[in-house]
Amino acid sequence: MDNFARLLKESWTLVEEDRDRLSGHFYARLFLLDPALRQLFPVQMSGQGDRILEAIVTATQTVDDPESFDEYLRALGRDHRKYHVDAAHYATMGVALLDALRSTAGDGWNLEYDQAWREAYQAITAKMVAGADADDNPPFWHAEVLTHERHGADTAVLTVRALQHPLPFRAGQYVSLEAPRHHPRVWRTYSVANAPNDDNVLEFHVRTPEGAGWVSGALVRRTRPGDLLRLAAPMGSMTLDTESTRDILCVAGGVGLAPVKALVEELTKVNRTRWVHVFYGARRPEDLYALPALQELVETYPWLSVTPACSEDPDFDGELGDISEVVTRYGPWTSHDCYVSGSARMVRATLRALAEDEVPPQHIRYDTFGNV
Ligand SMILES: NC(=O)C1=CN([C@@H]2O[C@H](COP(=O)(O)OP(=O)(O)OC[C@H]3O[C@@H](n4cnc5c(N)ncnc54)[C@H](O)[C@@H]3O)[C@@H](O)[C@H]2O)C=CC1
Repeated sequence: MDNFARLLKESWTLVEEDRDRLSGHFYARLFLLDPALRQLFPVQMSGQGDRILEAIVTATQTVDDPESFDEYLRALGRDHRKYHVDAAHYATMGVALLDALRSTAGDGWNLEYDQAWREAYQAITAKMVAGADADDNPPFWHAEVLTHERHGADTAVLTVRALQHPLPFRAGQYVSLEAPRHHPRVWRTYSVANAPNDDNVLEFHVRTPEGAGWVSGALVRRTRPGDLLRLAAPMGSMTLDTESTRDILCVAGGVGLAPVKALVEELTKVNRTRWVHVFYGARRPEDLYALPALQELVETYPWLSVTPACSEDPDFDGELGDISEVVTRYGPWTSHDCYVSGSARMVRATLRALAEDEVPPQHIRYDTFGNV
């Protein structure tokens, strides 16, 4: 690790335990510096605020690997066009961030740390601004809900049509989504569950237990055909490597199936030669909402196999256990391209299992919305 990355990581340990204070200070300072910025944020700040700070901090901690994060930051910049943020706003956020870091870290902070964060922040936002500037698409798309199907109490599959402009995305990517009628200015990310098509239709799979998740709750329980949503620029690297001839392993937990379904759909258009194995896990059999549709694909495409598993129903007529465990029973997966999608804990467990199989990390793709 070079000195720059070391300074960032070292200084982060001074504030890491004090995230709430850091976040409180950041937003207080930000809105004092530019009260107009307040209107870019949701009415209720709890939770939402931290997301932006989180994105900045994640990016800073990975600044020692600029190549791989170049596209991530550009996409983040494109995505942030939905907030109408411009270069001046980024500068103000930088001032607030440095102030918040200094006051939260206290005596341990020094000039070297200050300089490292300043440089990192500038490098990150320069890439985000470049990504936003190079984007000819609208800052967000209005989208009309076409269909809405409930699967049990907590899950919904919905399709929407992006209006006015095509929304270009790649199978396996995700977008952020706002339900303005229910929670204005609150955006959450969801993987697109279908491959790109000429109708400009996108499918989403959403699950949320009662009482949890503002946007997900609205999408599962209160959204109806005809409602308008907003979508922002596509992001994510869980896309097909079209140059690769390796067989493919997909591991999905719950609604983590969404990007995997999109990849399989894409493969139905182009694949002739690669075996594709999908492992699809849920807690209970009734949570395997997409299994019938997957089984239909298996009938049509001889290269596709699907193995369902349940972790909380010993009577399930199929594989039992966490999907990360089940997948190891069928390995080794050393020579496959691997795609992993699900909760952060499920992804982490699966990555460990694949590491034990000595799958080269560059052959594994995943996007998580929590810390892995
Ligand atoms: N691109 C992505 O990575 C996507 C991720 N998601 C995430 O996927 C998650 C899906 O949640 P639900 O549908 O509620 O499914 P869930 O959390 O009930 O997951 C069910 C499956 O995950 C496995 N699992 C759960 N905890 C595990 C652990 N600690 N170790 C190993 N395996 C574990 C279970 O064995 C089961 O196979 C959400 O957190 C959502 O944010 C959703 C869509 C796309």
